[in-house]
This record gives sequence, C-alpha cells and structure tokens, in this order.
Amino acid sequence: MTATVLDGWATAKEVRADLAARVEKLRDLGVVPGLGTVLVGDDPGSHAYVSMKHRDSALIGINSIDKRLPATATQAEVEAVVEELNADPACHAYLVQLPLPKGLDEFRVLQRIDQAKDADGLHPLSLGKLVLGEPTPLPCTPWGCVVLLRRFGVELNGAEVVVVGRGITVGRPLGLILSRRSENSTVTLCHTGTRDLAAHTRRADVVVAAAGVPHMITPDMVKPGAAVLDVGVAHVDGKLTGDVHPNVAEVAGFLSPNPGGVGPMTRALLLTNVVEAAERAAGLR
Ligand SMILES: NC(=O)C1=CN([C@@H]2O[C@H](COP(=O)(O)OP(=O)(O)OC[C@H]3O[C@@H](n4cnc5c(N)ncnc54)[C@H](OP(=O)(O)O)[C@@H]3O)[C@@H](O)[C@H]2O)C=CC1
Ligand SMILES: Nc1nc(=O)c2c([nH]1)NC[C@@H]1CN(c3ccc(C(=O)N[C@@H](CCC(=O)O)C(=O)O)cc3)C=[N+]21
Repeated sequence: MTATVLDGWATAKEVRADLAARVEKLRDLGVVPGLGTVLVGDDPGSHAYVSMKHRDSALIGINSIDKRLPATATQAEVEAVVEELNADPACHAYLVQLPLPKGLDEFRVLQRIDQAKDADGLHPLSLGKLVLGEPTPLPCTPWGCVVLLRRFGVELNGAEVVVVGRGITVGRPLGLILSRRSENSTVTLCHTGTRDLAAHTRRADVVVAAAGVPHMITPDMVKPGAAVLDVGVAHVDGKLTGDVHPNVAEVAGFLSPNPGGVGPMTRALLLTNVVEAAERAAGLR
C-alpha cells in the first residue's frame, strides 16, 4: 500500500480559482484587493516566501504592496511602515514576514498592525478571538492543513489528532482550530517535553509534523492508514527536508508531501484572508 498524496499544489489551485471569482465580483464594485508585505533584512528564505506570495496574488488579480527595509532598520522605522499600511486604503490586509532581524521587538510590531488588516491571523487580537470563538482571520498554515484534509475526505470529527510542535505559526493555533466544535477533533500537542512521542503518534488518526526536525517521523511511529501532514521545514545539504521520513508513505493512508503539500496551501489561505478583508471593506460580509 502506498499513501494517497494530499496534493497541496492542486488543492491550492482550486482555492485560488474560487478566490479569482470573488476578486472579479469585487472589481465590478470598484474594489481591487491589495496584499501588503513588510520584509526586513536579507534572509534568502524570507525573500523567497514573499516573492511566492506576490506571484500567487498576481495570478488572481490581487494587487501587491511590497515594502522592504534593510536589516539595519530601527524599531521606529519598521513601525512607521506598519502605520503607513494601516492608513493605506489600497491595502486590505498585510503581513510582517517573521522572524525580524535581531534587536527588533516582534510583539511590539505585530501589536501595531490594525487587526482588521491581519493577513497572517497571528495578531494578538486575532489569536485571542480564536480562543474566544469569535470570527477572525485564521492563521494560514493551520487553516491550510484543515482545508487540505477536508478536500481529501479525511475525517476530523471525533478523530485523534497528534500535532508535533507547539509553535505560534503552526502547532498552537492548529490545536485551537481542530478542537473547535466545527472540527471536533481530540487534539494532543507534543513538544520537547513529551516523554514518549511515538506512543502518542502511534495512536493518532492524523499526525501533523510541525517541528522542523528532518525526518523525525519514521514509519514505526505511524498507525497504518493514518493521515500524515509534513509541515516542518529544514535544510539538509542545501535541500529542503521535511519532518516526515519518505518511507512513511508505505504505512500512512494519506501523506502531504513537502514541498507540494501544506506550503502552497499556506499561501492560498493567505490570499483568502486578503479577499475576505476586501469583502468586508466593500460591505459584502
Ligand atoms: N510548510 C509551511 O507552509 C510552513 C512550515 N513551517 C515550518 O513548521 C515548523 C514549525 O513552525 P512553528 O510553528 O513556527 O514552530 P517553531 O519552529 O517555533 O517551534 C518548533 C516546535 O517543535 C517542537 N520540537 C522541536 N523539536 C522537537 C522534537 N524533537 N520532538 C518534539 N517536538 C519538537 C518545539 O518544542 P518546544 O516548544 O519544546 O521547543 C516547538 O514547539 C518550522 O519548521 C517551520 O519552518 C511554518 C510555517 C509554514
Ligand atoms: N510568522 C510567520 N509566518 C509564516 O508563515 C512563517 C514564518 N513565520 N516563519 C517561517 C515559516 C516557513 N513558511 C513557509 C511558507 C510557505 C512555504 C511554501 O510555499 N513552500 C512551497 C515551496 C517550497 C520550496 O520549494 O522552497 C512548498 O512547500 O511547496 C514554505 C514555508 C512560513 N513561515
């Protein structure tokens, strides 16, 4: 048996096709959705992610507002760009690419973002609303995981889900999303303090690997037929390497590849947050 591929490229394309129709409707009302990005410094990975986000935006008619600052930028300079985007009516939602260069206070920058323009769903108010069950933009990577699993008919209602990692981008918010009534999963978050990781993953119907430890999820850790999402990103000998060992494909029922799984979904759900912000600005929701 070999696992069904949870194809993030194909699924992201479907999400974008739906968004393109919504962008069309907005254009008829005279609104062109705008995605802003703030990139500070010259980390090559961050540059690549930001370019991919703008390329995806262009595919469906979303306007790009691309702000760049040198690694030497001060806290005040970064916050001034944030204020500029808060005030810009052409920018419906935006993100500050993390991590910021050393010396800059990320929390203070994130707090200054107008929550109504939060594209990442990682604003402190957005995360608070998620905890409280209020409507809010959802964090893109965890939301992408949920949309991908649903697309392939993986049952979440009542499922045992083990998330490896409690990071703020993936593990922590994924636990919040999956434990809502609408998803209704039983969630376990594992981390470096977990005593017997394999004992947890072996019981899981769904394993989400979001630790950034190359090939840490091996076939013996997976229940036959389980769905496995490979989210973690590391580089080994210059090559993108996920958290899931390739032989897991022989045990799992469903497996999201990396690249080609959750990555493209993350970008598609980011665009969803932008379109929804523009729809709110146009009075459509
Ligand atoms: N493909 C995609 O679209 C995306 C991929 N990513 C990737 O996903 C990963 C998670 O990101 P993020 O949520 O920011 O989390 P962080 O990178 O901030 O944290 C990693 C988490 O993994 C845990 N962890 C590390 N090693 C182990 C281990 N050996 N056993 C169990 N748990 C471990 C850590 O535990 P502890 O808390 O105890 O330190 C921590 O909770 C990263 O690799 C990131 O690059 C992120 C966003 C999008
Ligand atoms: N606040 C914050 N938000 C993030 O969203 C965030 C972050 N911090 N820190 C770093 C990680 C990493 N990350 C990725 C986004 C897209 C792909 C992606 O699109 N990957 C493609 C292409 C990968 C390639 O070929 O390089 C794929 O998986 O197919 C991957 C990884 C977001 N992150």
